[in-house]
Amino acid sequence: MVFQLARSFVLCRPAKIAPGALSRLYSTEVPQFETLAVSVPKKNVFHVEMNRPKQLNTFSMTMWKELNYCFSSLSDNSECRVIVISGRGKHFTGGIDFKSFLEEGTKLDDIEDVGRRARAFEKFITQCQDGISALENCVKPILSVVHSACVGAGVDLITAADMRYCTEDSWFQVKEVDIGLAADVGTLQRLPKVVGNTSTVRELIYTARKVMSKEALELGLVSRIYPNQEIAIKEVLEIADSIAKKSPIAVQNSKINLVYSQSRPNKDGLYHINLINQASLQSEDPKRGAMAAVTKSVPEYENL
Ligand SMILES: CCC/C=C/C=C/C(=O)SCCNC(=O)CCNC(=O)[C@H](O)C(C)(C)COP(=O)(O)OP(=O)(O)OC[C@H]1O[C@@H](n2cnc3c(N)ncnc32)[C@H](O)[C@@H]1OP(=O)(O)O
Repeated sequence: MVFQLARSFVLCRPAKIAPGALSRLYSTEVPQFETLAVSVPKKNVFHVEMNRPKQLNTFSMTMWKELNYCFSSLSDNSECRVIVISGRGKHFTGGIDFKSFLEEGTKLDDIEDVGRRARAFEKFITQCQDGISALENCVKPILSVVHSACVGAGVDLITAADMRYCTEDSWFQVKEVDIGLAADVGTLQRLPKVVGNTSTVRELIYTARKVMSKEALELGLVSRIYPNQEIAIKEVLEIADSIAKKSPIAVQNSKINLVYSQSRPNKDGLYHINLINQASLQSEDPKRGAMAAVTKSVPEYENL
């Protein structure tokens, strides 16, 4: 059954909101992002599609901002338990939109004073970083499905997601050095943690060479390869559906603690989950889960 997006968005409260976006997000009509298409293909499973197929889903300023609004609002939307992200059209994404990048740079270059110019660049970079970090900060698990090219900002995006899947024709490229940039929206921080082999990661970053799907699987960048996008999305929605049926308390607190623990000593992570579970162990969910295990029944959980 396909749930109308409107239903799910009525209650959503975006953490950060741009002028003009409020009416869209609180509207009872299906909200229209300019660069993203959001649907609800299964109960509690949201599908976010990058929707600039003619521009190869390249990242414009609007797209960076909308990624932030979208994932911040889904994080707060109790109907949403799991999110799948993919791209419409020929490629997953061609990375940053050169046109928008050059326009933004030219605008900022016009600021005369170096201190004020630097501050304006800081704001620009932060907006881009926030669009990617919104996936990591979203408390709902995010499953990314890559097809064909996943270039530059695309790698930043998928490494901020919880899981990565791809099609046979997929390829990945940390392309930033080729355009004279040190990657600054997450790849340098997240890719080494995802892949583990820092020698290979540094090779990919310094050479900008392409990684084909088979190598991506061997490196652990993706969990599984599917024959094509249709099958990939169908299968990944099934994985998402199985997560959506679990306790939202358990799943979301797991993500919160995994993210918290990824760059901290084990003792800090253990203390953090101890604090979380001091409250969560008293919730309904562990009781329902344990009771279902004893009675060999399937538990159902309230939204969170
Ligand atoms: C503070 C900033 C933080 C963010 C940093 C992010 C950095 C990055 O993302 S670095 C990576 C930037 N992207 C690239 O370098 C990709 C370059 N493009 C390609 O490699 C190929 O075009 C691609 C594999 C994406 C697609 O190949 P395909 O053969 O399918 O198509 P093409 O004929 O090459 O391209 C079709 C038209 O699209 C235009 N185009 C391609 N990429 C971009 C882009 N990133 N931005 C704007 N436009 C792009 C390309 O020029 C073609 O246009 P036209 O000739 O007018 O048809």
